[in-house]
Amino acid sequence: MITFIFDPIDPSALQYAKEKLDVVAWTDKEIENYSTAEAVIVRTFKMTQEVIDQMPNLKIIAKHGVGVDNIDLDYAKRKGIRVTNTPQANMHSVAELVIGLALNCSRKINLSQKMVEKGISKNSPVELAGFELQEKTIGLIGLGRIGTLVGHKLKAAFSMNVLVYDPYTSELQCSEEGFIKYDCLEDILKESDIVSISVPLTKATENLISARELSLMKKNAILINTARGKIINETDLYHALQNGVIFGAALDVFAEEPISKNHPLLTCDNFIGTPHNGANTVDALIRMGTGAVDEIVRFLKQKEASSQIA
Ligand SMILES: O=C(O)CC[C@@H](O)C(=O)O
Repeated sequence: MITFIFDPIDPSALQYAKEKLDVVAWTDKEIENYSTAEAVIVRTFKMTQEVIDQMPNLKIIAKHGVGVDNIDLDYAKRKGIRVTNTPQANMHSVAELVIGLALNCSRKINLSQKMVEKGISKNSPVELAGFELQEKTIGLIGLGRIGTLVGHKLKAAFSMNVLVYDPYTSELQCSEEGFIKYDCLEDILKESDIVSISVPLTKATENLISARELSLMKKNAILINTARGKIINETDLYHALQNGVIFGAALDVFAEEPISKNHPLLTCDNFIGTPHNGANTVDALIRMGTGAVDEIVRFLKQKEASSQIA
């Protein structure tokens, strides 16, 4: 199957792809002409209607990772093109980054480093006073695989109370995890010391957190987003951080990526930014890359089996 890989993937996953499929990789000059593609593997490459229309033989779009917001799903469906992703491949990596960001923000580690680099005159400066996570409350916006792992890891490590806002999860599901379901976003925002977002970007989640929601959070709370940038209104977040509406925020994702070095959020001492790095571990990269290839191989086998029956 002629498979175009538009974004760089892990070298061992590329090798694996070449063993199983007929690959045109991002470094090949043939990548410019999509017309022969029967399958594609994408990370951030945008599979718009226009791009799909340039691939008359396309049968499957395999997403390297989880979020499929760079793919026109409705159009792919209309054209009968299968869309797959690798939902388990990066869940631990992203969940671990959430915890890293929570600790970094609550203990002002980045700011500490900056102060040390500038030279400090005394230990334990008052500006670097943070807070403990122990027995605090985490509010999970979204209880998919990543949210669930974040909840379990924080509960196990710091005995945190775990609250969940997720209209698609039942009270029973939450209590089976040892978490508490909240029906109302406002209430979870009011009660959490850390709010972590792990939902896909959809029409319903775009701008989910704007000025009003930020104003409901505790003054000493932290907001973390490792999902998709457009879920948070960045201008409102900037004002909230500048005016001490919340303690701090850590974003791995931005409305426009990569984030510009002139982005106003970067002027806030209580802000931490990472460049869409949640899945960027050796472990997850191999799993996402080989997982995307496996989805195409599985699709091929299904097609072969159904043509034999017919
Ligand atoms: O790095 C990747 O390819 C995955 C990125 C991540 O946002 C995802 O959608 O799973």
